Amino acid sequence: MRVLTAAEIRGLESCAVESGVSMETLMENAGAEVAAAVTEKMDVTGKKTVILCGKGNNGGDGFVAARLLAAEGAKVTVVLMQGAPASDLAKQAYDKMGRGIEIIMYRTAGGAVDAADVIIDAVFGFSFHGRLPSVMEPLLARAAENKKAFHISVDIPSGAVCDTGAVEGACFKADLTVTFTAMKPAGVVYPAAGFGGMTVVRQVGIKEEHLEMLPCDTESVLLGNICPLFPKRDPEGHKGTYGRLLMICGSVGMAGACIMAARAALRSGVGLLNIAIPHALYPILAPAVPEAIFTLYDPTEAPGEAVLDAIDKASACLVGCGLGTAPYAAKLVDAVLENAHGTVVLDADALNILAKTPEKLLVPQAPVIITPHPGEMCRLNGRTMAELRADRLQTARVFAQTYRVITVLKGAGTIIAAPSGETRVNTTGNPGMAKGGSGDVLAGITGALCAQNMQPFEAAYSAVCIHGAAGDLCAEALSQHGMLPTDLIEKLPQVFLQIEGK
Ligand SMILES: NC(=O)C1=CN([C@@H]2O[C@H](COP(=O)(O)OP(=O)(O)OC[C@H]3O[C@@H](n4cnc5c(N)ncnc54)[C@H](O)[C@@H]3O)[C@@H](O)[C@H]2O)[C@H](O)CC1
Ligand SMILES: [K+]
Repeated sequence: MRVLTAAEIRGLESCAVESGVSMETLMENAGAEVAAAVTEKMDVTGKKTVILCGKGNNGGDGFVAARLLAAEGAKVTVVLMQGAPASDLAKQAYDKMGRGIEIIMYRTAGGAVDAADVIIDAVFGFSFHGRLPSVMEPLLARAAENKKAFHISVDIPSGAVCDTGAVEGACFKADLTVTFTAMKPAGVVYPAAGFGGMTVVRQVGIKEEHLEMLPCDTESVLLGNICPLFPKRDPEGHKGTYGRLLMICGSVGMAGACIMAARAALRSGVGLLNIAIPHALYPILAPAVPEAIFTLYDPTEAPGEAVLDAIDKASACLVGCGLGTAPYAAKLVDAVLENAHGTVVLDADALNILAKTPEKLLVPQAPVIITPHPGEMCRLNGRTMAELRADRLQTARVFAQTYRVITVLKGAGTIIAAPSGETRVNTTGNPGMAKGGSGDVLAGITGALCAQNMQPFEAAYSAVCIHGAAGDLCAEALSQHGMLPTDLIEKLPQVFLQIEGK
């Protein structure tokens, strides 16, 4: 699904106005969609409906919803969170509310919020920036404490910033967000996405052709979106048809990371898997991954002929899972950056090794995908965690463009940014996946898709989506608490069954 910024939505609004659709109509339709979302959920007759309204047009949408819900028989209380409406449009909507709707100020609204059956958040929309004014915090906290109420946000949960998905202070916690015209970053990018509940996009009068004509480089990703990227396997195909992945992963003490990445790669369709490991790991790896072949190296020596030959022959290289950061590991990373022909996937310790010299990422002739978690991202770009959380989208984009690498910034709503500016936001997965080893599984899937010659950007976001889909199947079957990263690997066949359309 396409994801548009506030500026893009404003541009579309102007087009709509030029083509004869008035702003009043857009607001009327927006308010009507909010009211419809409530009436679809319940019979509103006599239901205590509290609508928190800001002074801008988001508040205006709230006034329209107030009028329409009152007409349906709801007992509506409008709470003015910033005093009287400020925009002409919101003023008009306010004046049209008429009698029969209680209007109170936020200071006296606690009791109404506690008793509400429905709480509608129309405080701030896409023009919000910074932090929610602290005077509003107590009322939002009371709204959250009223667990029996249906909480619904208009366009964006108030407290979240539209274009970054940042939440610096308090934020309204919604069960449902009705957003207008198109999905916005705050609907899919965390932390904001964690406040909006389910987000539905509703049309309010902007013409489809205007919407379609707008170029858009950001999309959210669901499993259904990636299925067309997986052609049927060739009936005459052989193991060579499906690529040769070289993994340089694992070290004494961290064999498990290598095993998980390897098994995930094998369960993702790769034809041949070659694992380069120190001699000492062979007795552990050989029985754990019987399908693989092995290139053994001596960690006390510089990368030798066998490793260089394996790099040369690989259609993709995955480096870093459990590799450690010893000097020999750094030399292996250099060898891959300097010699790889196929896509290079760098994870975990490969990224820790490169943290002091990220400019080395510019060395390879081949495309590079990096898969940092937020800590690794901060080590690579020298920024703080707070800066990262303030704009995860831009963090990934800037790094991708600066170092010409596909950047997979992991976490809830993983961001996948290409050097071209193309960006994807993943929508599969759940907190049950937040366990050591989950990243190794993702790295293995990514490496396998690259080795099979998928375009690197498509491989990167497909891998993230598949990984999350496997996580969702695990959570359903095993619970978020009980599921393990190794379970993700076992669920991959079920995800590929869906991709293959069975
Ligand atoms: N086509 C559409 O999508 C339509 C959307 N509509 C709704 O309009 C809002 C956007 O309205 P706008 O008046 O531009 O601003 P807001 O209501 O988001 O904000 C109001 C006001 O608050 C100020 N502000 C920003 N940050 C802060 C802060 N931290 N503290 C205090 N005040 C702040 C800001 O400057 C504004 O002046 C959109 O989301 C939709 O809900 C229309 O209905 C038309 C169709
Ligand atoms: K809102």
